[in-house]
Amino acid sequence: MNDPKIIVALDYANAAGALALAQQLDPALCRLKVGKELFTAAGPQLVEKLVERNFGVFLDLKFHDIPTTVAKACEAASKLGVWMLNVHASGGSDMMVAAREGVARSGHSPLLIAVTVLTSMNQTGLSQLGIDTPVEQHVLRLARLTQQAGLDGVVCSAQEAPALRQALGTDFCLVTPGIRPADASLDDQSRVATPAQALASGSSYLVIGRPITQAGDPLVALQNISASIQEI
Ligand SMILES: O=c1ccn([C@@H]2O[C@H](COP(=O)(O)O)[C@@H](O)[C@H]2O)c(=O)[nH]1
Repeated sequence: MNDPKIIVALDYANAAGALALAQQLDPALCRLKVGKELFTAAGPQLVEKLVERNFGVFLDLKFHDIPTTVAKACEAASKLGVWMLNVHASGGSDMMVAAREGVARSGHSPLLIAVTVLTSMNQTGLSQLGIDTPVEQHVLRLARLTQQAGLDGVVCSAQEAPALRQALGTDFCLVTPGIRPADASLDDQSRVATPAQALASGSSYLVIGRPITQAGDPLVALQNISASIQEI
């Protein structure tokens, strides 16, 4: 089965912008991510439209709340027919187990993953939260907790992917944002890798937003990135 590795982050302010890009893209070549900005502006209807157009949709709402609330949010999100959804691993084991149960109740079977440490954060940002362990160790700790709670994978940076792959096995899904082609601006990302480095490091899926959506020609940017990972 075709399993596109690139997830394009549709970080747009409204449905029109997102649909205009989706119109140019092929569901066989990429999946799409709907995050907090677009979902808040355009709602579940936009997600359903993208699903109807046969795109695999990653609903990136990063739920983080008490277990009952997260379970119900995950149940509702799963009913939209998305391919993947997520919670924050820092919500803890009970919250993640509840999320798993919420997905099961939906009658759908999207991948359920958990965010470890945001790719915008560095060691200083983590220390400001009172976490003085090295970033990679903290990511690994949260990823182990995620696996033990029965989730399918994590969001991490590609820099941690080799350690996670070794510790957690080949079936555990590693979804990596913070992807930047060699000449691209880092924007607010800290823990970054090129598309080729990310795949070679063991990433399952690459989340790519601004290097595509803010390119002069987003389709050409996506095609160039796809070509750069063909041989890996
Ligand atoms: O740790 C995380 C978790 C989620 N994201 C999301 O991925 C995209 C990245 O967009 P770029 O424009 O390629 O930086 C964005 O939607 C984030 O919300 C992340 O970057 N890091």
